[in-house]
Amino acid sequence: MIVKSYAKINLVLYVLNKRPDGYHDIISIITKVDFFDLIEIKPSGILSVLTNKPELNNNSNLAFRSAKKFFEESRIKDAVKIDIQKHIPLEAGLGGGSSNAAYTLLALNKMYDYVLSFDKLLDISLQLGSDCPFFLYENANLVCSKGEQVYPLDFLLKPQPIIIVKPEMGVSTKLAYSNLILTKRNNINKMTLVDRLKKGGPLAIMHNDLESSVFKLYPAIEYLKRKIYEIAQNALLCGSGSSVFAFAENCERQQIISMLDDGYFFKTTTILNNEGRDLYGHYRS
Ligand SMILES: C[C@](O)(CO)[C@H](O)COP(=O)(O)OP(=O)(O)OC[C@H]1O[C@@H](n2ccc(N)nc2=O)[C@H](O)[C@@H]1O
Ligand SMILES: Nc1ncnc2c1ncn2[C@@H]1O[C@H](COP(=O)(O)OP(=O)(O)OP(=O)(O)O)[C@@H](O)[C@H]1O
Repeated sequence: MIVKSYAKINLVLYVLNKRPDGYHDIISIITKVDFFDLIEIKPSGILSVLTNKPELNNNSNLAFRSAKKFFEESRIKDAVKIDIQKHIPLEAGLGGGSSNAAYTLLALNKMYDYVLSFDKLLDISLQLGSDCPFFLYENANLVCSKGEQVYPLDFLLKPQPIIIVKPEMGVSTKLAYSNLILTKRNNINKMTLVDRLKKGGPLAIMHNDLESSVFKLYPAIEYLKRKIYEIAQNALLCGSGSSVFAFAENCERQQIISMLDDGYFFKTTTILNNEGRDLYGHYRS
């Protein structure tokens, strides 16, 4: 089975408080974008993972760990070989690792006739990463708590054009959260936020509390955001960074690309709103 493992962007990310377990409660609206890794899963005598990035070819790969948990929880005595063509850059805030873990779970559960319930998939996914549960849902969702409460939006976002720019450095999510100085955020009304998005589109809600932390650690990322903003009149850090995205029409995207030198990765894409029910239909019917 071959599946597309999409990247995400956080259109808005509020960090509320630090929890007793060391994580942070967040309120975020996250959408998938039409930019993906390709995962191929084939029957095999032994569980293994192979990617085009040598540093990911080991048992800590999130797709490997996801498959291992799937076979443990389902008690199926079988194994698969997982081939991943990585396109989503690492430590970019695009959720590539969490996405690979979640899509591996969805694909295996389909291959093995839905042996695990959706709630069990959610349980497993949260053990692999806070962004992982989000990827078990289609398109755009409101995400709360540390990432495990996911509420699908009751409308589709327009497939607006986006540019994503990643500087050479990556950002560790742990460092981004630990360097954050929390401001009191007790006035975020989730329904108002969703309503603002519905009425005004993404530009009406774009905000990321992790920017202050990440920009202090890496002033070059703040500089990048400012340069993109000058052209597109909007720009936001993706999750915990290091990439920055902006909604931009073709001529603005061309201007942004010509401004960048060789050290940058860029991807022009769109909001994803037509993922299809292939992997999800079984749970939603
Ligand atoms: C920044 C976001 O991408 C926004 O969607 C997520 O909140 C991060 O999700 P993630 O990369 O899946 O994060 P995890 O792998 O679960 O956690 C990495 C580290 O980030 C910190 N972390 C993560 C999520 C969260 N809600 N609070 C945290 O404080 C913790 O120190 C944790 O050890
Ligand atoms: N299949 C995988 N794909 C990408 N990274 C993986 C994978 N498995 C393990 N990892 C490890 O997880 C780390 C962080 O993952 P990733 O690059 O997806 O972070 P990110 O883009 O900052 O994600 P997030 O937005 O969820 O914080 C990587 O640097 C890598 O060491």
